[in-house]
Amino acid sequence: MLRILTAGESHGKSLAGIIEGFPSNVAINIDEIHQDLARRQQGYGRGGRMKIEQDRIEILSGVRDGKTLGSPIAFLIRNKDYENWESYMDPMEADTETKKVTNPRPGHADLIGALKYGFEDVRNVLERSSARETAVRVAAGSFVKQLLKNFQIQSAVHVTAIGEIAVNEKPRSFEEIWEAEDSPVRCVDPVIGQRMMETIDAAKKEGDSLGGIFEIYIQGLPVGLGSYVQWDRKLDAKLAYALMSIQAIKGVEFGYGFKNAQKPGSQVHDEIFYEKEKGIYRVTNHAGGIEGGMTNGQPIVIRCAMKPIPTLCKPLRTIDIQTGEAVEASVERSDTCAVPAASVVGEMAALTVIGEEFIRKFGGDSLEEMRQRWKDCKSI
Ligand SMILES: Cc1cc2nc3c(=O)[nH]c(=O)nc-3n(C[C@H](O)[C@H](O)[C@H](O)COP(=O)(O)O)c2cc1C
Ligand SMILES: C=C(O[C@@H]1CC(C(=O)O)=C[C@@H](OP(=O)(O)O)[C@H]1O)C(=O)O
Repeated sequence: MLRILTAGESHGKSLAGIIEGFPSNVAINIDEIHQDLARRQQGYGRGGRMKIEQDRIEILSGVRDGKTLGSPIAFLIRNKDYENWESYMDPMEADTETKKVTNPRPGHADLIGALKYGFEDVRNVLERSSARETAVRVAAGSFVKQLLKNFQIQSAVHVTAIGEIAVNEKPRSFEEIWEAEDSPVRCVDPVIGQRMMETIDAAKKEGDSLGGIFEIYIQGLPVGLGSYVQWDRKLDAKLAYALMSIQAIKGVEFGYGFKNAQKPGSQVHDEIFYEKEKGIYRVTNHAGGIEGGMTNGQPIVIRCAMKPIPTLCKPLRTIDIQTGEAVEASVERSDTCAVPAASVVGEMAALTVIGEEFIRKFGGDSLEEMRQRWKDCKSI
């Protein structure tokens, strides 16, 4: 079983990750991991922190001469900002008074985290609840992406809405979505993309923040990843879990999920056809590539809704947790909109689940073993 653990505070010394259950003999290109880390850092609407960080991975174990060993892969991503925070974040000797936060931000983990873990200082919560942690998930996902490349699996992601500015929902080709890589908001339509940037600028000027929607495509999948036989083996359920665990993601749908709910079955279900040369095929993909909790061979299409960033420069009303008096929420330096960045996290989180299911189906010891079983499966 593939498992990923993350550790690290946002302004602490370093983030850390462990990938357990990764097969042996997979060639790892560290530049590709750095590219994915950079993709996550980019995106219009990010705040000052991204000018400080330039995420790089330092592999500590589980890889030798560029190939995985099958043993746990451990790695670090250092926080450059630690230099500015060392005196407040040192694990053994930190100034815990000067940067104390007692006015929790509505929508962040601040208030409930402080109540739950018994803190007087919300900083103890925000350091770990911060989406800084997603750098580790992207690095881990990038390892999995490189594993899946051996099986011709490809993924792409694009932003379909920022606030109220949205592109038309329609099936897109991979080539079209890859174009979004060059857009500062990861939007396939340059005109809408421009309007998305303008709405982010306007929100920033107002001291406000924005959310949005992104869409993930994964293609080249074999039939039968996931299973219908037990609730916790359903692939859509597992993907939703991974995606909902990303900070600020509040909705996940497969295919035309919510729109399908408003239509009769005759307009929703993807009819089944067969031709000798083509085999079994469909002409529509309203289901988004998953039926009965299993891949059906069509591309997986998932849309995720991200709520607006909780930190507002024009702060919302809150209370001081020490005195109970009405105050304004704390203003940490913040992103105005992080939907383009979150879309990359979503893509990598989804690939991690696909990798886990791939290993479950085709064996997880070595790449060669997986390849053989994958070929056998394909020839059925
Ligand atoms: C890539 C990314 C960047 C984020 N940047 C910020 C930020 O700068 N400021 C902020 O308040 N929240 C930011 N968030 C959202 C918070 O981390 C998130 O809302 C918070 O942890 C509470 O969790 P929840 O929204 O899942 O309930 C970001 C989320 C993501 C995915
Ligand atoms: C550091 C990252 O995102 C951070 C996520 C985040 C939050 O509250 O989630 C708050 C901000 O942190 P800071 O207070 O240091 O500016 C973001 O920059 C990152 O994505 O690498």
